[in-house]
Amino acid sequence: MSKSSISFILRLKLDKKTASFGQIATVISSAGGDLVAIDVIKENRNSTIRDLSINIHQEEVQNRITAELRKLTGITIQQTTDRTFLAHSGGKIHIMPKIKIDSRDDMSRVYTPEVARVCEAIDENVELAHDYTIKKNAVAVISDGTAVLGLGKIKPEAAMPVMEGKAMLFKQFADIDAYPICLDTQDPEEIITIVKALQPTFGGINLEDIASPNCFSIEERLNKELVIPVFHDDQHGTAIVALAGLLNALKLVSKPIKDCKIIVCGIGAAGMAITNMLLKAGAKTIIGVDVEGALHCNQNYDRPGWNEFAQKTNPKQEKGKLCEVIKNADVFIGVSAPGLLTKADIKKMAKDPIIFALANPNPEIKPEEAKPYAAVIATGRSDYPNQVNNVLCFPGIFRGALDCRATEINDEMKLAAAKAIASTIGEEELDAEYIIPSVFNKEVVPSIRQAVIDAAVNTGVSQIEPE
Ligand SMILES: NC(=O)C1=CN([C@@H]2O[C@H](COP(=O)(O)OP(=O)(O)OC[C@H]3O[C@@H](n4cnc5c(N)ncnc54)[C@H](O)[C@@H]3O)[C@@H](O)[C@H]2O)C=CC1
Ligand SMILES: CC(=O)C(=O)O
Ligand SMILES: [Mg+2]
Repeated sequence: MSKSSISFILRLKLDKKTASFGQIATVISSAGGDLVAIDVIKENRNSTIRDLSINIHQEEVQNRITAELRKLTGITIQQTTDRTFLAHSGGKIHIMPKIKIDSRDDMSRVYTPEVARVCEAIDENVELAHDYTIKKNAVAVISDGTAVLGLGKIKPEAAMPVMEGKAMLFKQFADIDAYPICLDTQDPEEIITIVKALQPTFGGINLEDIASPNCFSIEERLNKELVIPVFHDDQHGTAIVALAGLLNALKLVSKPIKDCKIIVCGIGAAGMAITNMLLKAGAKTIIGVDVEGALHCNQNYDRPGWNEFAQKTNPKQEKGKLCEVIKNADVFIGVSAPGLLTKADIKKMAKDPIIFALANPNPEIKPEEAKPYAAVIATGRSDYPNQVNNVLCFPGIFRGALDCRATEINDEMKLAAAKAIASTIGEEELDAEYIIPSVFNKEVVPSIRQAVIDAAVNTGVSQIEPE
């Protein structure tokens, strides 16, 4: 199994008489680094300047490499560049005009005075905004910075790299123009007011990394009050991909979903939506576990939605901590916090346990630890097999919703998206390390798009017939 890698560039000045490149390569590899590229930056008779691109698996390795290199003769470290920070330099996206402005004539067409005619036409019939503005292909990726990945609440400015990343993925995978917007407010009413005011510009709203329970009321209100689709990605995107992965994983272990005991750990935004989705897909025995243990009907909860959650789950009213209720479970789905599932817990599960440890960036259990005891393992990360991550869903689901100008993304569309993702892997291809297609599989977005459009048409929420 692969491990995540950090990549950095070392700029070295080498004295040609005394420095040995062989020694440098040995130092790098014995410290645990992979030398992946060498670029000559400058060369003269006495010295050479080279950029060495090095991949490492732990941050300490970088310090070890630089300390060891400093001991060698004839070598000066001129600069160290973290390639991840380099990739973020100046932000990750920008806006490009579609038409070049070369003359005053061009200018008067795209801007004043002629643009006024288009404004007037739209003013007379706002539907024309879909034809003559970016609205038709524009999605706002909106966060208040309260549940950013697994980092929790961070400053809205600090949430921007994630939202820019989502915007990149929208563009690359579904050619959607997505705009990262991080709000300097955590007040639900204020967020609702702001998002409602953004409606004229956008064809859809992707809410991202807004903590529970506020995410539920914000999404519910916006869904009622806006005529464009609103989708909280951490709830529904995650739930759709988790269901897709689970449908395929269950085929491998030959267990029907209705007979499985499923533990969902972390009853927040993702956990709540995953549970609802699994119930819709036919699951009968789901036990939700949060910090205090299993949720059950004999307790009254203050957290919004938890009493209703307890009523529709845990049919045998099991009580206790994760390590107790996990006994005989067929499936563990974690959307909670790092490292809270142990090998001992997995050993108590039923035969062929399925483990989805989806907390980001660090899962509930490391796949290499779970592997000897589990039939199927998935994480939310890009660097292990079986990436159950909402990136597999949001580009395709919005492509479908925008193309048929759906007024909402309803349960039927979500279920159709999950089945479309699952079905991109043929029965003969299914494997414990291949239950979910890669995000680079070019069939995924078109297949979700079509399934979503069909479901939107069938449920009467589409407004146009797409090409
Ligand atoms: N793989 C994927 O596509 C996605 C992964 N996630 C990850 O799932 C996690 C949760 O995300 P959200 O639902 O958005 O956050 P959230 O804050 O709404 O919910 C987290 C829940 O986990 C619970 N929790 C925390 N520590 C726990 C513990 N020790 N035992 C049991 N429950 C515990 C919290 O009380 C809360 O109810 C994060 O790590 C996030 O990165 C979220 C969305 C997508
Ligand atoms: C993947 C994602 O959206 C999250 O971890 O929050
Ligand atoms: Mg998220």
